[in-house]
Amino acid sequence: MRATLLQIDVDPAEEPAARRLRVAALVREQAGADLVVLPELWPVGAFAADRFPVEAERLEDGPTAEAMSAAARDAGVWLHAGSIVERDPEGPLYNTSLVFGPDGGLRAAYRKIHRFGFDRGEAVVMAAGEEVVTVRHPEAAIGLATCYDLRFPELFRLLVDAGAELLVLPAGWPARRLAHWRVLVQARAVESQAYVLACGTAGTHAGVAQAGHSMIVDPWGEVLCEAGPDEQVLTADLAPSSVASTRADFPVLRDRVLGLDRPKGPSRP
Ligand SMILES: NC(=O)CCC(=O)C(=O)O
Repeated sequence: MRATLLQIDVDPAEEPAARRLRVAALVREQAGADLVVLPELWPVGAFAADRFPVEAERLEDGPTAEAMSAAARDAGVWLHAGSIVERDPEGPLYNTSLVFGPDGGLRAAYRKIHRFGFDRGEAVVMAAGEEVVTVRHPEAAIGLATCYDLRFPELFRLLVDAGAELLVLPAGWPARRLAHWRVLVQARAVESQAYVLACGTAGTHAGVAQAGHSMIVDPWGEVLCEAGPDEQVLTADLAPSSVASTRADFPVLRDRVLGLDRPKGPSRP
């Protein structure tokens, strides 16, 4: 299974509409890949929170959804189109990832559960998703998570329990915390015994330099490939059957103890 990550430069000098055209052309060049992945909020920039309300778009027929659906169909690829600022008809905004099949049909949408920013930015402008989402690709079951979700292993446990073999994580991760990114991406692969495809952005927007360093990590925790800081196309060949064989040969997940009670308080010496 050939997977390709498109680490996009999110330069504020490039308008979202122009970037959409450029990215759609890049997706069309990936014909032959089994899965193509884009980063988080690449049309607007993950830290450009002041732009979120104006760049918000509808899930089914917004400009990014329409452009990515057409690009997936033209290339004949499964496309994880990264995420958009979704404007829900009820009003709230969500950070929503979209997955298209090779016919251009929308196969899954995942609203980011953990919003970044503490009391600022995405954390106040966006609403939180509530649903854990997996999608069936012909080669493997895919679990969806987005950027800051990476810091919450309990979500990845739920994805593994739902059958995920590939964990796909679009991101807009800052260069300042590159060390966290590399460790956490590998940790999620090791503890889940699953592939992790983590696709970040390049460049600087809203004053935040992006890390790049998109990575594909295998179920043993080996880094199959890693990008540099700039815009880059990153490809690796995956063997989805190695998820089952890793879990069978080194059956850590079988040893989980479920239902542990929370500690009542600090233990006394
Ligand atoms: N867009 C994000 O979710 C950023 C997450 C981040 O910067 C961090 O976890 O650190």
